[in-house]
Amino acid sequence: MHGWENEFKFEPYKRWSIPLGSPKSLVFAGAGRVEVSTWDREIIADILRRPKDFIQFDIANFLLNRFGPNVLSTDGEVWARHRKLVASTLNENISKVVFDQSLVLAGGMVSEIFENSGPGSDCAETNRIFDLVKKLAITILVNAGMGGNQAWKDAAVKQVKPGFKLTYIEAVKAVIGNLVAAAILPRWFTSWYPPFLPGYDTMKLLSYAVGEFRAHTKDLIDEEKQRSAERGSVARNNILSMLLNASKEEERITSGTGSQAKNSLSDEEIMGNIFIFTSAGFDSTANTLAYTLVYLVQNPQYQDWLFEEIDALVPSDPEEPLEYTSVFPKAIRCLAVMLETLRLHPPLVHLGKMTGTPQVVRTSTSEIEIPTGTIIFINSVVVHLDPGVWRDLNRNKFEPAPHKDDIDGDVPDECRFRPSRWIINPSDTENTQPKIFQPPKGAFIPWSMGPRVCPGQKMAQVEFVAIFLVLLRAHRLEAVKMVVRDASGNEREEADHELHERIVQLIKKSVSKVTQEMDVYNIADGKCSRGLGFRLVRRH
Ligand code: HEM
Repeated sequence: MHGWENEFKFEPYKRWSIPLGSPKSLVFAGAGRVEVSTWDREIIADILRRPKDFIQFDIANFLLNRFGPNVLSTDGEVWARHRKLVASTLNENISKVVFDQSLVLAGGMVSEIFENSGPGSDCAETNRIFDLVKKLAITILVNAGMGGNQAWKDAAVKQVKPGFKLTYIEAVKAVIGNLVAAAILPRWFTSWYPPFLPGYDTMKLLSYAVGEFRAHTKDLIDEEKQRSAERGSVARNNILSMLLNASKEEERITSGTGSQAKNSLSDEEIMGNIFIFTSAGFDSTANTLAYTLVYLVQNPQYQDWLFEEIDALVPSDPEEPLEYTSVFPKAIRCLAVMLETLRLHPPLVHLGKMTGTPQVVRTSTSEIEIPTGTIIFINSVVVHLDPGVWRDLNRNKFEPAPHKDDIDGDVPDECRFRPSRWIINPSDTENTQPKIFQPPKGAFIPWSMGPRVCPGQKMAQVEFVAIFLVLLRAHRLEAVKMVVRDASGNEREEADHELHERIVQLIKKSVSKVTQEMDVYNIADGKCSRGLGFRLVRRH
């Protein structure tokens, strides 16, 4: 069952592997192939530092091959060629662009939320915060990745290029939202799908989206090549431009040496990587933002904790710009909130790897031999809840007291949202800044680790911090209570404990699609019977 890691957590290990003397690894022997699920830190660290011995196995990675070979779906020397070029583009120039774009676009999103609440209003409500955050994440990626210049408002107005049915963003969203169907169904099938069968609208959308994503990306590549020819070899500050430039540079160097080895990327490979940037970066970041919003309304004491940091960091004049280089490195509480969300909700609930030849691996107790063709699922959910690492970590006098209505008294500390566990405060006598806690190897893997660690890690952090700087600089976040019927049929407002329980259930019912997510998107009804209504209250 895909995504069982989130639903059952430690249970399968307790039931099946502990009695056999293997507390952290579970072996499934099925029809001809052996699968292992593990949360042993030693095994995790050993496997992830050896990508040649443990190659990619994740069905999603292969699905992500649809638009061309790319850094996520390849292995060995081909992967090394992709990785060198891809990693070089996700640099500090891009981080600055992402920071600036995130500030501007998040500002646009807040203005839209306030638009319907009347001039000078002190608070505004929306049932669509999670859809708005998805739009925010994809627009930031397209602007920083493809050199687009979509303003928040422009993005709201549909600007379809002549000859197309969908904008680039719509095509990307449709493909990622229906990844399996997009990857395996041929074009003729989606194009000729009969209108009287269920799922017709999705098939129709996909029939346009797959072809148009390819055509849009090809246009973007051609336009960027044209610009580059006009400018000489100076790359613009976006991922596509830097990737094309880096690839061209590799080609030039190789041709000078007379070597036959190919170090550059073909147009198809560039297209494959552009799709990976967009798909790997979009869903994971958008869902991390969504979980954080929910945890912050459930734990308002951590909003106060963030206000202390943000008020000290950002200029009191809202017109004064925020500088990436001076603000981001100091926003460590904001970063701690992101790390805590990713600890509790890693977008990938497992990392799938496979042995191509027999391998010996180190475990926490000994060494074991793993036969060829074994699939190993590294359980990110469970290793992030290891009480030996996380329970009561970095408790100190600077952390906020639990909320006065805390009704989760029996929930163990490692299962709670407590971002302050990530901060090591200097002792009273030391004159140093607080630091982010560095977990032991293999204990915290939302971005994987080792040579194949996510190259977009810093970019996601920068985007996250900038968005929360904008949201919390001037607002407090609250969940909107629903109207419910009591036993005698009278309508009343939800009580605090009912709202709390509703949020607990919303988080608990997360499912693992491309990445882990809550059922909070595409809220159509005005009452918000699904998802969660949000209120932004001005602080000043
Ligand atoms: C919160 C946000 C993110 C999380 C949690 C995340 C997580 C991950 C993980 C776990 C992997 C390894 C997958 C595997 O080995 O199967 C990965 C790989 C990758 N990620 Fe991210 N990612 C995030 C954001 C981004 C962003 C913003 C980008 C780029 C724009 C990006 C680009 C990539 C690429 C290109 C790879 C493949 C690297 C390789 O195989 O060498 N990611 N990511």
